[in-house]
Amino acid sequence: ELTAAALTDYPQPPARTNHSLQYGPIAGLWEAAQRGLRLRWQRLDDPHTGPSRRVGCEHRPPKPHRFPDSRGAEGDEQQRPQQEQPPQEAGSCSAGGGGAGTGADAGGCSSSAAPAVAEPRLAVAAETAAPACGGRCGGRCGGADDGAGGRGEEATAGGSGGGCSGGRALRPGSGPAVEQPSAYGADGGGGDDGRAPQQQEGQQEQPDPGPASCGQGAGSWMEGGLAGAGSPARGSGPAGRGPDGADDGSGAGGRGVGGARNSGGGGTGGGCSGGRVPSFDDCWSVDGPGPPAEQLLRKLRWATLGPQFDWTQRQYDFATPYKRLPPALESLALRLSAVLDVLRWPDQDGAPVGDANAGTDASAREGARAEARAAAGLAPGAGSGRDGGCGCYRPDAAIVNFYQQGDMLGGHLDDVERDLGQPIVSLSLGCPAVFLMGGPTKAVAPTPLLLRGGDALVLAGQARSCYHGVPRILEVGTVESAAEGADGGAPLLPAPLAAYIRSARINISIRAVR
Ligand SMILES: O=C(O)CCC(=O)C(=O)O
Ligand SMILES: [Fe+2]
Repeated sequence: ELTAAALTDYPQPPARTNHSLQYGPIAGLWEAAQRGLRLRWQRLDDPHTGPSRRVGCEHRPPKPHRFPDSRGAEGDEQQRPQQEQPPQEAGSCSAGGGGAGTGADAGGCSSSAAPAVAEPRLAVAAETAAPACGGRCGGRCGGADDGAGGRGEEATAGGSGGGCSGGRALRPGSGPAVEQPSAYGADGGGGDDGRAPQQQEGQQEQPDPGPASCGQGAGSWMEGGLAGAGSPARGSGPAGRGPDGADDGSGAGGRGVGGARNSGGGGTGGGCSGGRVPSFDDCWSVDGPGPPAEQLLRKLRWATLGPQFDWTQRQYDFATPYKRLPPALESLALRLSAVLDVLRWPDQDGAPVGDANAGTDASAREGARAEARAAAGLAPGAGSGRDGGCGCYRPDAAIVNFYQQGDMLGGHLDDVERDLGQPIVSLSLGCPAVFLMGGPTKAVAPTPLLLRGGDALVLAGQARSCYHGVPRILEVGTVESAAEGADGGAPLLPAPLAAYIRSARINISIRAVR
């Protein structure tokens, strides 16, 4: 539910594999992939040439708005999974294409075909003015992104560092660019900070093709209601990604974080901007003009929950509205960090009361834990909600990484959060993975850990300043609990997602960024 929400409810940073950014909210991606459906819309802008030929509804400056519950934080940062991008089909502006918004008549979309008419109409945001398209866009027009240039999103690219060989890296590089030690990289190549996508050589990320004039801008959906209507359009940010440039971003036309989503969005309002999360049928059809869901699913690398990260400034964007981190994740992070904290809770003299790793005897360790819990005033097995002693831990953002076989996340530091003294609580779902825990520099040889579905890893204390990465996803039959249900019980996941996670891994890292 949470990962699906990341594709529908949250604003996303600009990056290659963030479908919400590229296409707007997408519901039911996994099911659509299984059913062989195609997206009903295409992008409005071209990631490389910029938001040219905006068609459909006229763009209106969005109204500044903040969600009452948002605490604004910054999004994720550098950590986005990077995916390779298969060339997209040459999209023809069929159907909706310009449709979006434009409808055929609305001009713009030369394309043809398209049954723009047949396109589903989305609910319209109430307050906005009537769209220029007269509502014919089916909710898909919306301001295109006007952000400044194209968007770096799919950049993949090779990243700066090149060097990566095989699989695809999950995220764009971000963190401080550092040489990539072979220990983290597949090939030891020189990727930047390890998050450079591992793309096949020569393979360039491909923008979603579709005629720029067709399709709808992500912004249209985003603005409408998802991320906050009318978020301040900042459209422009430069490049899509952070420092390491793995993305492509670079500068040039990329667009800032806010770009795609917001910018575009600007409130075109009316019948164009969504205003609500699209339904499954809004998103998919057997003959949609957009890319096949299966292709999108392959390209999915990351999504974010909570605030967004400005890859250009390399800082969290607190100005742009964003949806609050799901309370369930916030609560879980607090509890897990509390447990960790309890295990090291100091007694009145400041000495650790319990040490989970003390001794080799299981009963001794459990005794230490029990002692620690008692000292912290906790019920057996419970977390305290404490946060390491500072009383300030408040997780407010999360990055969701989607790993498929062959994907990897190079060695990197998560150093953009406001207070590195706050832990990152990382949840692993699906296939097992090799996780490398290194040191403060890449010169320190990392220690491999096996993370299985259901595992929680807390990066706290010194570990917060240590390099880490995921060089390998393992395809092992250890995902029964998710795919088939525990103890032979009913499946915990819908069939399409269960099928996906049999060979994939999802990681949700919860952070305190504000
Ligand atoms: O996938 C993982 O286990 C690690 C993810 C990570 O390091 C990150 O998102 O920063
Ligand atoms: Fe990380």
